[in-house]
Amino acid sequence: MTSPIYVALDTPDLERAKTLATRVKNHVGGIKLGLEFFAANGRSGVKEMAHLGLPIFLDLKLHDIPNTVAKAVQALRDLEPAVLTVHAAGGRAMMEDAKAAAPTGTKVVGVTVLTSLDEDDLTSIGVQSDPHAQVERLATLAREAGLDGLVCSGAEVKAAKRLWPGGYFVVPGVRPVNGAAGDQKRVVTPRQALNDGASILVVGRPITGAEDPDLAARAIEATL
Ligand SMILES: O=C(O)c1cc(=O)[nH]c(=O)n1[C@@H]1O[C@H](COP(=O)(O)O)[C@@H](O)[C@H]1O
Repeated sequence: MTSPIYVALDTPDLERAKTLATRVKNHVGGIKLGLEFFAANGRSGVKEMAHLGLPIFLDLKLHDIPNTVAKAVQALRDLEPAVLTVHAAGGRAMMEDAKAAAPTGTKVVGVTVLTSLDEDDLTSIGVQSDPHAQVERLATLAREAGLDGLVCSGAEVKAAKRLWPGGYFVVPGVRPVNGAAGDQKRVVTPRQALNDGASILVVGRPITGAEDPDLAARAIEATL
């Protein structure tokens, strides 16, 4: 069975990203390249990583007016990522246009409430819902806009799946028992996230920050 783990290679260093991916590749289902990697290495860096043969999750969390996001997605088309993120808070038209601009094989998923935010953070930006209600609201909007799925914490994935049984659910911010949460606030274990309906798990520092990343990936896989 293919592992549901996408390892987040959050580094600006292309060689380090390649080394990490090569070390863990037998125990992950894909690699996630995000803003840190893309800002440093751009499209050519993504192409180099694609040579390793693992599916690529391009996590750029696009969030702008519909035309700008659609043009950015068009510019990424030839990279053919397996998964691409946009912010669901960008609204229905932005999500519709992003999906229309993406290659057919790419799952376009909407980031709902970042796993680094809690209810107080939402209040401070003027959102009067708690994270759970806000994820449910954005899940419905993303489904109606024709996206393939969404990104949420493991605390909300069960409720999101109830609203959207056919959705593709990406759960980051997972931590093994006793794992350091760091800047993540709505944390669950990988096993719990899968039980509750996650399609894939995004795991960064628990693997990349480990002394032996391969062993860490294997240990997490063994809990699934
Ligand atoms: O879209 C994401 O992948 C994402 C959404 C979210 O709400 N929270 C979140 O942590 N992420 C990403 O998931 C990864 C989590 O990394 P670790 O906290 O190191 O496991 C990072 O690459 C984040 O950019």
